[in-house]
Amino acid sequence: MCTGIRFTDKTGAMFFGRNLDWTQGYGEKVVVTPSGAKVPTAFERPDDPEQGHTVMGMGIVVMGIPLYFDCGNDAGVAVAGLNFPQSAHYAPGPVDGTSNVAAYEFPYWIARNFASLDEVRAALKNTTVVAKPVNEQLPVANLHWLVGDATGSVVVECMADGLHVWENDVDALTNEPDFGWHRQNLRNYLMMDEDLPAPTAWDRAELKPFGSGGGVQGMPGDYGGPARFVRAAYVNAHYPVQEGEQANVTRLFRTLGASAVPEGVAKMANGDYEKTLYTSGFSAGTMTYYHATYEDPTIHAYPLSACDLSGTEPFIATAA
Ligand SMILES: C[C@H](CCC(=O)NCCS(=O)(=O)O)[C@H]1CC[C@H]2[C@@H]3CC[C@@H]4C[C@H](O)CC[C@]4(C)[C@H]3C[C@H](O)[C@]12C
Repeated sequence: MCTGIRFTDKTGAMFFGRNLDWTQGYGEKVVVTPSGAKVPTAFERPDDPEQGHTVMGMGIVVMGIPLYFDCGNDAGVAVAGLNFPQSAHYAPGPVDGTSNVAAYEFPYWIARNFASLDEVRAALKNTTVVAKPVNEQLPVANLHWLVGDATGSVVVECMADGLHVWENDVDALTNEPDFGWHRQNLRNYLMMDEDLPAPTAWDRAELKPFGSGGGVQGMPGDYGGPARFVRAAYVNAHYPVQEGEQANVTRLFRTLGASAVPEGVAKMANGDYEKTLYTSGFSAGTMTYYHATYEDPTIHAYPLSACDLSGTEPFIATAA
């Protein structure tokens, strides 16, 4: 399982973050890819700009390729890949006359090349996401993506009937099923309310609420994708707008915490438990990546300003 969210602060700057819920990591680190990096691409793409944006996020570097699980760029665009195992359906091969992007390079392709969500929307009109594995050890991962900037977010889903770009007015994403289903499902939860329920009377019995928080009774408490989506969308929409970096980082981690998965409640078919291996986020206003793990909930900050961006290869960032 995974959960992603996006919101803006009082000045309109974007915060974008995710939980990575899985059984074990891949040795992922905070990876920075400078704008001058020469990254091998899966396909020839003459439309890719010569000069890229600087990209920062969580991932691994394989054969000189930054494989980002999630990342943001120096123009304030961010992307996160979340499991979409039953419905993802990529093109079996490249399609002439389109921009062909391997699924594994999709987050980096977005963050390297585009400065706004509008540019992303325009580019996706003529893009083919191709089912190409990285190598024998790293097969194709079936994902969908949350893409955001200061103006909003979209969800990109490649399905049997083609590539969908959903406008995401709740700025949240989890896993199966498709975004359209999750968005409709929110209509099952119109009774949730942040207010204390009003006292009432059943005949001569006077009934008072136990305390605050009871208004959201009916909020689904399980760790499945639909339930985490409802919680993430509700909390994200109701969390008051915050001012200042620290309050917004707190918002990011607390909101994602409402959808985080502890050990022992989410067993996979192979008997292993999924849990929230890490929670992370990108602050577009300060160009800082924040990261905390299951074992160490201390939030570590990785400011892009502390990095030497003169190189031509992706590198691992160190915490401030
Ligand atoms: C496991 C994660 C999703 C967690 C999630 O959503 N869990 C819900 C489970 S459930 O659906 O609710 O049951 C996903 C998210 C991003 C992925 C990497 C993307 C780059 C690269 C692509 C290559 O092709 C394969 C290796 C590769 C490193 C990928 C490994 C793995 O696939 C990652 C970490």
